[in-house]
Amino acid sequence: MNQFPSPALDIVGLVKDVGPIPALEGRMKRIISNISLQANFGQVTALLGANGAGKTTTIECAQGLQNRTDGSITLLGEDPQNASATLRARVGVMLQDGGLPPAARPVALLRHVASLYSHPLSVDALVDRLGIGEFSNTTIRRLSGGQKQRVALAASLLGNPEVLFLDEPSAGLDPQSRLMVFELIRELRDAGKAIVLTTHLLDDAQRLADYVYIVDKGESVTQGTVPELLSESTSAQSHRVMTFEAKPGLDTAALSRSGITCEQTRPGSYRMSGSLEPADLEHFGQWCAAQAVMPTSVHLASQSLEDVFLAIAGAQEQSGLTVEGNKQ
Ligand SMILES: Nc1ncnc2c1ncn2[C@@H]1O[C@H](COP(=O)(O)OP(=O)(O)OP(=O)(O)O)[C@@H](O)[C@H]1O
Repeated sequence: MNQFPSPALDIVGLVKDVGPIPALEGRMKRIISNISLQANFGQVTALLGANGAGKTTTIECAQGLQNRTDGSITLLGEDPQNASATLRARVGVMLQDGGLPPAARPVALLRHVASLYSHPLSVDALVDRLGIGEFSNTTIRRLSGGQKQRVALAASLLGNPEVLFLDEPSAGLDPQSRLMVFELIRELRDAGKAIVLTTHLLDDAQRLADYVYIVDKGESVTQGTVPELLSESTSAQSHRVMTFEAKPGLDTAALSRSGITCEQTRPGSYRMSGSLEPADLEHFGQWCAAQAVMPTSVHLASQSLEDVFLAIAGAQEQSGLTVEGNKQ
């Protein structure tokens, strides 16, 4: 499909200064000090980090939307800072805020975007695939956040890009739309596209990414496949998460012990995490019996990327990250 050898995107030692900043007496501020990343065709590459870690800046530099201060970036064999129209046509971008004209109607907008490409994908097929037909006559400004996300994703795909940048693609999506979008992303990956995903949702990265780069405070911290990152983290190996659904407002204090926390993450959803042992499951059964609680679901998960991230970045960074069941 592509004429260039992998990687589709190669970022080496990215540095980005902004300013001058009045609060720094007119000095420049370094917001990216050393980020390197490679994204290959046929893979989902995730750039994962807390709010303010530098993900959007990195990706905007990669797209040529911001100029870098230092380092090198090669996108489909070109420097994106001097991107040609041909290069831009081969790259799809779905921005966090959608960037869609508020007065337009989704299908008419998509037909217009398709008309800008010489070989666009079928608008009807994308509308059908992303369930856009059900709100095709509503203006963009009246759409929900999740509906806008789906239109923005369709628009980014119309040119049949070889590289696709997705900034927080599941933001605002309901669980059903999220699965639909994830399935489409996997299909695009399997069709050989290079997909670069930025997210602060550890669960999204864990479900979708073939390769993950974790960034923190403008620097690359670690990288690897999800299994590699999990196997490298000793804390992750001993860490387990048990979630259960039951009636809201239960007093779960008795389920906590040293090394185990239990909290209600949203009404009726509970999350126990820590170094869970078989005895904790027995204790959980006894607690249910004593409280006359019959959970509607119980799920025991193995270690997650959350544990890896926390082990790397330190627990104080937790506030900027979001895990399943605790979305911001
Ligand atoms: N033009 C600018 N002037 C000053 N600071 C900036 C500028 N652009 C970005 N920053 C700061 O640089 C840091 C990185 O920003 P960036 O938007 O890249 O983070 P992010 O990882 O994408 O965060 P989020 O997940 O919240 O979108 C933040 O602390 C941000 O406030």
